[in-house]
Amino acid sequence: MPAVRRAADSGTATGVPAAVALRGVGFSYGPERSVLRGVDLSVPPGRFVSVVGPSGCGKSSLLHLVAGLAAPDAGTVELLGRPVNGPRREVGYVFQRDVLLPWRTLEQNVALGPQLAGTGRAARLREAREWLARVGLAGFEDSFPHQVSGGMRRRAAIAQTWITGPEVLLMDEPFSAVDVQMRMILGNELLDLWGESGRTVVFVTHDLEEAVALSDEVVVLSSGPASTVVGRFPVPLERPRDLLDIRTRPAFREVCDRVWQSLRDEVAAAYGEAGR
Ligand SMILES: Nc1ncnc2c1ncn2[C@@H]1O[C@H](COP(=O)(O)OP(=O)(O)OP(=O)(O)O)[C@@H](O)[C@H]1O
Repeated sequence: MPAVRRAADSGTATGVPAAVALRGVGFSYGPERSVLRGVDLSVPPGRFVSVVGPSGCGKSSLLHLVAGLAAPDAGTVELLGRPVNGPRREVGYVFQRDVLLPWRTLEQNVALGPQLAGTGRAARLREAREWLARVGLAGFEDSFPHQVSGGMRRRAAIAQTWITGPEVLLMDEPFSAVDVQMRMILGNELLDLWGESGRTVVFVTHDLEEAVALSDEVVVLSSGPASTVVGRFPVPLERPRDLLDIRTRPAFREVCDRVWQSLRDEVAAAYGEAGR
């Protein structure tokens, strides 16, 4: 386990503010559509936390609140000890769908963040090449997004976000569009990046096993409307982890079973709601 991670884990015990803190958060899309209600969630710095819950329960909305892309109707959202009033540069967001610009090469796409931050051309292209190499895309610098596979586009999207050095990474089903083997490979790569970085990750996924395999803690949201946190499950599996092996481990299955006990009721409720 890298030293940086032990330091990060002891963060809250030494009075360092949580990376992400939601207290009594409510959020709705107008008076008819309450999405979240009474959500309390605290993520210590350096943790990898996943959020699962039935489809439409408000997982993306929760990330939007943390990213400052939406404002709560009730309660408070804090990032690194300061209230969120809008988008902040300490936050990186990896979306479910490709947001690579089709007319820019992978190198130019990855260099976009530094370009917007005012980094000179030579420095930002050098940085982008370094990041492409870190995510296994050396040799594809001059390729356009449509010329590479879905898994490679995901890697480029991750490099595009990490290059800006965000303290907190918000990832909204980043691997949902790739096949299950590629998900595990990308997951391993993500864990390597995270393990070196000491950053905080909040990861949304539909896939309970992916959540357990990656995370320090899995948070379960109830079915909507007015979803709230109904379970928090620490994942006591040592790191570093290999996602290709971890699924056969009894301890992994135990945590998955416990999370599923909680999630199953919410999924059933969500289907019941949809069926009425
Ligand atoms: N712009 C919007 N206007 C109105 N309602 C919305 C809007 N965006 C989302 N919703 C609704 O808010 C609720 C929560 O949506 P959200 O995308 O946060 O859920 P989710 O858990 O991420 O969904 P999924 O698992 O399907 O990705 C859903 O009922 C959705 O239909």
